[in-house]
Amino acid sequence: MTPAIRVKICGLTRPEDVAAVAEAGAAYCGFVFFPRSPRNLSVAAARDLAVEVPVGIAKVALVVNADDALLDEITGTVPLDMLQLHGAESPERVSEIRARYGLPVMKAVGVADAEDVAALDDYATVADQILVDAKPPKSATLPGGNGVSFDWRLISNRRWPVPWMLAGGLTPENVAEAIALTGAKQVDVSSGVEAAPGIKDAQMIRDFVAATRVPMMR
Ligand SMILES: O=C(O)c1ccccc1NCC(=O)[C@H](O)[C@H](O)COP(=O)(O)O
Repeated sequence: MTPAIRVKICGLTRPEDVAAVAEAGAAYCGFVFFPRSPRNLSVAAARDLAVEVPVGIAKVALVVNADDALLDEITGTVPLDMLQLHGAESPERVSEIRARYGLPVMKAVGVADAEDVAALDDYATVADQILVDAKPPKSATLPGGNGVSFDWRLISNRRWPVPWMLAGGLTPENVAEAIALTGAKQVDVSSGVEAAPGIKDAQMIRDFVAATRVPMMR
């Protein structure tokens, strides 16, 4: 049997979001540490949510160009399974963070054209996973979580030596097509399962995960 697509629901802010993620059968949940974001959590709030996450769902902390002081505080307080680096962290910084914290690191890279796809190679040798996301629009105030997609054909035949996850503008309506076009085995969503910025919708989370389970011809 083909293994189920592994789904990450990012930007949880409330205990009911954790419950919805668990009930829907997602594999990862993400907590955002970025003050400008409507999904931003304090370290204490993230800890309170993280301890509610059932065993078997990986807890991911999303940070943007975080320094060691912030990472020390997050990793020292919140039980975590992975760090997601969503800023302009260099490959050297990715290696440094991996070594310092002993947690798997997923590096997000924004894609808008073929040149961006090539840049992924630099991270696929140093990160444990790569997150292939849409590049934020010029007008965006956030480096991710903008609900915009990129042209999935750019990566339709691409494979990397580490596991990778597709992100950017995925929704319950388009995720099956995105999987069929790219061959992704893992997908990540935030805005596409929200009733309003920072407010997840349990039915949309269920619909999203269910849509990844429907086989589609490539
Ligand atoms: O969600 C945020 O607010 C955020 C802030 C700063 C950096 C990244 C952020 N989000 C990234 C994600 O939630 C996902 O990993 C991914 O980019 C999907 O986002 P979306 O297009 O909203 O589904």
